[in-house]
Amino acid sequence: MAIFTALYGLVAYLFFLATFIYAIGFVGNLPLLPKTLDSGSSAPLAEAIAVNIVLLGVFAAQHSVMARRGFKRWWTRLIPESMERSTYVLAATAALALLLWQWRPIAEPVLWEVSDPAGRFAVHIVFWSGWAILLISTFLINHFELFGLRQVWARLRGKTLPAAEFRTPLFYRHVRHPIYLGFILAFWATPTMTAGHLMFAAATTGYILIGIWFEERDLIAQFGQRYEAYRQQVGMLLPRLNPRDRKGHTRP
Ligand SMILES: C[S@@+](CC[C@H](N)C(=O)[O-])C[C@H]1O[C@@H](n2cnc3c(N)ncnc32)[C@H](O)[C@@H]1O
Repeated sequence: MAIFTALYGLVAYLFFLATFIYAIGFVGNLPLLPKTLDSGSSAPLAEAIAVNIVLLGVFAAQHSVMARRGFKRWWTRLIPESMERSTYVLAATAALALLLWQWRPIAEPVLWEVSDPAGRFAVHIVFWSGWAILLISTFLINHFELFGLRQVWARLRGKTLPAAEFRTPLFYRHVRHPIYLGFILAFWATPTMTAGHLMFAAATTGYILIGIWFEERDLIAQFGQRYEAYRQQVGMLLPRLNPRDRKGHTRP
């Protein structure tokens, strides 16, 4: 059973990795990909809007339900705890893959177009910085635990994992949600903002903001006063210009 669990975790992780790498190219409209956010076969406007709303909704619903502590408590009565995170990763990746596969581009209107080469270069820097911040941040809080590998590896070795730790290294000293900040930078930093790209960026940003509210509720339940104090001192997505002390007073 432990070996099956390990294989399950590995397959879920590899599926995630491949889909995630494709997603970077998809959002960045990289050439050579068969389909991206703004390329591929188009559909009538009403159909494109309806299909895209359903795809974003499926993605949001999967995350909203499966990421919550209450769901995890119920779910781990049905499946072994060591497989819970890998199952989450598998379901989240399936929802993402469906979106990448079925997304309907909406090419017009174009809201902005950066044609100046220096401007395009700057936009690309922001785009790649977003992905870099995101990827580095996963390692800062624990990449392998976030994607379920640590859990199945511990099971294979017959070990019990200690409870998840609260961490605030590097980016986490300046913003509470660098992974989400990375997504937002990557989603908005495009030299050509089509209506379809805007739909994607606005919906995912809105969802991230709602997700943060729920995630922080769980983090407070998990880490209590430590997270409350962290929230007072550190900005959500942007660093605070006037950092506050533990009592919430602005530091001179
Ligand atoms: C997809 S990650 C996003 C983390 C964070 N919101 C961010 O944007 O960098 C979600 C997981 O990270 C965990 N998490 C969030 N902040 C954390 C921190 N400072 N230390 C440890 N785990 C954290 C949450 O409990 C959740 O399981």
